[in-house]
Amino acid sequence: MSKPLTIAMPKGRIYEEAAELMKRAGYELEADMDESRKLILEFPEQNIRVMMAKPMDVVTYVEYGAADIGIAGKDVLLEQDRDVYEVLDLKISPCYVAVAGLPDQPLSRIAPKIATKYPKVASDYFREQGEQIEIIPLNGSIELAPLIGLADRIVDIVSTGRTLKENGLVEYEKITEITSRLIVNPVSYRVKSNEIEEMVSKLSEVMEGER
Ligand SMILES: Nc1ncnc2c1ncn2[C@@H]1O[C@H](COP(=O)(O)OP(=O)(O)OP(=O)(O)O)[C@@H](O)[C@H]1O
Ligand SMILES: O=P(O)(O)OC[C@H]1O[C@H](OP(=O)(O)OP(=O)(O)O)[C@H](O)[C@@H]1O
Repeated sequence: MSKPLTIAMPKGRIYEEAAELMKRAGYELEADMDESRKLILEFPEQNIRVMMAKPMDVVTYVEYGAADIGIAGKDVLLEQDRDVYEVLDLKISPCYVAVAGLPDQPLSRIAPKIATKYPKVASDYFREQGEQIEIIPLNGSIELAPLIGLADRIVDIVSTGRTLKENGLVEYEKITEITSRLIVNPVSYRVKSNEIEEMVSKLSEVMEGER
């Protein structure tokens, strides 16, 4: 049998939706994430190996060829700009990246401070707007920054809008819509083209059927 197709799956909030979509496409890759701490899962009957990775690291595994394919949020792809092929919009885990802050606070001062987990996305956006800014990099709870005066604005993911609302923040601009994407290592795309094209076409069929 040929070497297994290795998939980097994102742990965390995308996982269940991604595993469910894969299942509908005929790939039973589900792990009991509440129980299991295993990071590599083998599915020999399907000739597939699954690696459980942090969502932000999926692209790294795929770029270096440690995984043939992976599932990553478009936010991660925009931020990291890596050498991987983005072959399919899976349309799962929808959210968007937005600029937010305290209400009624115009961006008046020179080089306002922007707190974010997405320094590149934020810099690219404000450069396009012709605004000079200072990035304050943070890893989470970004909404804290304007509340305690660390930043004038945040650039972060919005999904339901609950986090902004419960912290008295408002959205100023939407930067870009986000969904999860299927990404492929460029060498694997040539070497394992049959398996990968089959997976892409099965996933596309499932998604077509749901429209
Ligand atoms: N409300 C949301 N907040 C953050 N990410 C979301 C949201 N809704 C959908 N997503 C998608 O889920 C991905 C992040 O998933 P998750 O929150 O599990 O990862 P993470 O933030 O990197 O994890 P951690 O919180 O462990 O650092 C994002 O890359 C984005 O594409
Ligand atoms: O619009 P909502 O549905 O409220 O979702 C948006 C929030 O969810 C994410 O945070 P996460 O839960 O990943 O925690 P974190 O702040 O620690 O990254 C994101 O960074 C926002 O804070």
